[in-house]
Amino acid sequence: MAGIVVVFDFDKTIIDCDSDNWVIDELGATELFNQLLPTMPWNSLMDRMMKELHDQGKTIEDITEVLKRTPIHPRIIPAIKSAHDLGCDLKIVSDANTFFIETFLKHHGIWELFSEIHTNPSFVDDEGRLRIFPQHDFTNTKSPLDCNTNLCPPNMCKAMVIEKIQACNTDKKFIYLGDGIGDFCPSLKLKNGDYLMPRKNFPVWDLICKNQKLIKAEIHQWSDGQEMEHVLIRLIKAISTEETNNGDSTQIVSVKLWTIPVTAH
Ligand SMILES: Cc1ncc(C[n+]2csc(CCOP(=O)(O)O)c2C)c(N)n1
Ligand SMILES: [Mg+2]
Repeated sequence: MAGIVVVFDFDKTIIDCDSDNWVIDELGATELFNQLLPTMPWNSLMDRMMKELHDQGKTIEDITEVLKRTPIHPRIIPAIKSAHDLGCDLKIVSDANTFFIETFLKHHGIWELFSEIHTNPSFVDDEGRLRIFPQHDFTNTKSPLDCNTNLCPPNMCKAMVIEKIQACNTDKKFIYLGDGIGDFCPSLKLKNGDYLMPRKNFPVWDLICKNQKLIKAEIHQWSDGQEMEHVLIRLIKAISTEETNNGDSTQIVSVKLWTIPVTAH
């Protein structure tokens, strides 16, 4: 059993879009969303949009159908299944919400492969309306989460989530995959011996390129699902081989993959 925890971001990492925008756009509510965006926090707006859609007669089944056809690269699900088959403990840390993520994962038959999903809570109420809440509610206290970088949204600092996962998995190596600005803060928490897989040319990649000295983990970029699968599986196999060989007291040359260039282009 590999002592590896693989942490996936969801939007633009597992799926190939932002799930909030996908649902809003597909249900024809983009204009109202854009109108309200300057006036309220993101999670409150998503909750409000679910009310508007419910009032318009859009059902939870309509939302489910949209989520089932969320764009995803065809190699992502095989990559997740292989990582699980190789014995990794899979987790998701995302600023989407439980309903969107679970509906998507269950539709693709991969929900049970994840041991934990950390995201904004959501549920379907008695009237069939989807309610969405912030993981950290700052609306009453007016105090967003304390975050070292100030790059995280006020409702979620993924570094805090990663620290909790690390505390429960002290003897494991981590592989973290992400694309967004909110994935930079948790990247700083990864340790020597961990691996960071930023999506090339996405915001977290730019931040990592500019701040490589702050990153202790080994960095391996990826561009699309095919490359993600390739890099992830090679990394898992390399770590597992190293573990096995160390157990036999055999010295092996560590398998190094390509790293990202020092400067972003
Ligand atoms: C101030 C502010 N602006 C925007 C957002 C929303 N937001 C930003 S990135 C993203 C996708 C993250 O999903 P994942 O973590 O799975 O990539 C979402 C939903 C927010 N919460 N606060
Ligand atoms: Mg993302």
